[in-house]
Amino acid sequence: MASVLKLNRVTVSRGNKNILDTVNWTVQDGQRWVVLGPNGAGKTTLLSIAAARLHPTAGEVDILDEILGAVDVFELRPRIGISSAPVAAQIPIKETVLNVVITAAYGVAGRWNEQYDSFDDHQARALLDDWGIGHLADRTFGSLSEGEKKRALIARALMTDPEMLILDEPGAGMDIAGREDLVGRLTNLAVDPAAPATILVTHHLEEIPAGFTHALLLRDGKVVAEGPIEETITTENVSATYGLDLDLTTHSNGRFSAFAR
Ligand SMILES: Nc1ncnc2c1ncn2[C@@H]1O[C@H](COP(=O)(O)OP(=O)(O)OP(=O)(O)O)[C@@H](O)[C@H]1O
Repeated sequence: MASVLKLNRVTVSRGNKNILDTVNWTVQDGQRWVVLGPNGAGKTTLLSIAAARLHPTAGEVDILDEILGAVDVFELRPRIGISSAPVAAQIPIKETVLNVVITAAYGVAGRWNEQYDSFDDHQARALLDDWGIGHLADRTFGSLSEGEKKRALIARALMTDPEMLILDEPGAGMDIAGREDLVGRLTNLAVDPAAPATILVTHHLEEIPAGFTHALLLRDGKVVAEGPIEETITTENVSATYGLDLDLTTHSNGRFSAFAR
């Protein structure tokens, strides 16, 4: 199994604070990682590094066999699919849902004069269908519900057949039905052997889809625990990550929940 992401003693400093502190982390092809941690733990900073959007202050980052700092990031970024609030914010609200997805082929956020062929059109529509929003292809992005927007962004992230997929809080702002629908679709993605290596950040243990294989727990920029999910998401590790005495339940369907004791 080849590694798609390798962080070696990665530190990101801002002022006199290390917002990531000597982080070691390897993601292999075929793995599905969840990243958990309280507000301010450094999750978004870690994803920015993984997505080749940020260079570390110290340490080495290897993404898809390229070394960050020694590669043209504009060639590397199209190989990484990302769904996040900053990506959503770049999309013009009047853009159609089909265009939100298809424009990923050129790495642009709004349609202008690019030429798309029938393969691109077919691929974008198939992804919209996969994510349950094929019927919304002609609607404007701004008119979608939060849940529909999140699904459109994931379809966009998958448009270029990326080798690594990064999902930053895909369940944020969703009601229970929307969340469960999304988690079900992410489970299908997780168990699909053709799907890219996936990294998902969430604040909620309930949002971890069954089929995710590994977890990284972050607190104050440091890794509290990382490894296979069943060994890593434990009462002890999750309590230490959030600084709270938690009662964690692993459900028979492969999902998790936690409450304060
Ligand atoms: N440019 C910056 N300058 C100073 N501090 C920063 C900068 N960017 C991030 N930070 C700080 O680094 C810490 C980690 O931020 P980050 O956004 O990575 O955390 P997070 O785990 O994603 O948090 P949240 O769950 O609230 O989104 C925070 O304390 C944040 O205020």
